[in-house]
Amino acid sequence: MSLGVGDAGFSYGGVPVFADLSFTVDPGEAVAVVGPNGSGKSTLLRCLVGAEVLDSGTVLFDGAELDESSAAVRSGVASLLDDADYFPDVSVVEHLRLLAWLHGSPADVPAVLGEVGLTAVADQLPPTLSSGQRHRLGLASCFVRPRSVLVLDEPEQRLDAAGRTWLRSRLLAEKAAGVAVVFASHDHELVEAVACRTVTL
Ligand SMILES: Nc1ncnc2c1ncn2[C@@H]1O[C@H](COP(=O)(O)OP(=O)(O)OP(=O)(O)O)[C@@H](O)[C@H]1O
Repeated sequence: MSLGVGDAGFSYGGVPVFADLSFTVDPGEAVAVVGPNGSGKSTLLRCLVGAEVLDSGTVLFDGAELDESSAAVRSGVASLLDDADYFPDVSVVEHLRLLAWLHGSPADVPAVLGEVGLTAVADQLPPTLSSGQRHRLGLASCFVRPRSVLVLDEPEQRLDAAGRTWLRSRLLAEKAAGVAVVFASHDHELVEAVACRTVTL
């Protein structure tokens, strides 16, 4: 599946954030959204998943206007935006099992826990995690569910050096598996290593 925008414009209270923006990310591609703080990267990603509505233009999912409530979008689009939240009384491993179950995914939850380095805290509750561990839980949440499109807002944030190395290889693997990846980032090395193209705001 592909995801993109055509002639997209968005403003907050009449103040333009972006205008006349068009791009598409196809299966097996990665597009990085880059730009300084406040340039509109998170806003654009929120529009891409239907969490915000464009003022003008269209979000296109597989060539048709995005309907974020459709089964195809709910099962196809995995995202980690800047508003990730977790049930406070559900453990790390239970979160991931729940997500996999909701999506009918055969994901190997212990393997994903190991990959993101959360095995030792699998039975802890989200409020007891460090900020980096909580971010890793958000990333793991994307990887235990089916996806043809992955939308990530600054996936590198709060990751240590080893975590950033892992993230780079994981995003390359997602591309190789045919997933269309859109990510906002301030990490030039990650962008350079993973992105086929950049959209600069
Ligand atoms: N709810 C809101 N109401 C009004 N203005 C907003 C709102 N959310 C964001 N903005 C403004 O929109 C602009 C874009 O914000 P956005 O968070 O998309 O930027 P960003 O590129 O993701 O920034 P950063 O690199 O700091 O994460 C900023 O000027 C911000 O102040």
